[in-house]
Amino acid sequence: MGSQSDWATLRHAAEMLTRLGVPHETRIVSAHRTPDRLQAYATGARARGLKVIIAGAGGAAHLPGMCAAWTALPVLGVPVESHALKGMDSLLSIVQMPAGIPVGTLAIGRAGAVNAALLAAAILATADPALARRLDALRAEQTEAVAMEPTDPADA
Ligand SMILES: Nc1c(C(=O)O)ncn1[C@@H]1O[C@H](COP(=O)(O)O)[C@@H](O)[C@H]1O
Repeated sequence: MGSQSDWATLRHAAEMLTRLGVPHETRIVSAHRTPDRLQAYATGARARGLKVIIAGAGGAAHLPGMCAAWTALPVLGVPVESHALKGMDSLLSIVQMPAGIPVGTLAIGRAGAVNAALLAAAILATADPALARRLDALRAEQTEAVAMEPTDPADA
């Protein structure tokens, strides 16, 4: 993530990865504030055994794109909701990459963070049958949890 302030959003990705038993690390790396750290992180990622990178940032969110510029590993971009523009700035900064340098862009905020983790897990699951089974189980659990009939919150 680009800043400590993004953790409130990106922690939802980390929590989902933990729930699925996917080993991961969390780091603050900024294309703007720590450009050398970003270059070192992204160029060294494959050699350190990383397989997918989730990059979340807000505002002028260049982190995912610059990360993808430095590595051909899959990069999933999470637009963090900004105060000024509600995350539209983050989304548009991340999504419109030039052909040749892809970033898989997710939704703004918490849903995007959760789905980035699920998508990262789905990518890893193509070579990990046990993880694929855990993803299927999670889907079944989600389906089971959706009630057929709505309840009035006042009755709860
Ligand atoms: N967009 C980027 C990048 C980057 O793209 O490299 N680095 C930090 N930031 C963003 O600045 C916002 C405000 O950061 P602060 O809360 O630290 O001022 C954060 O959402 C962060 O992702």
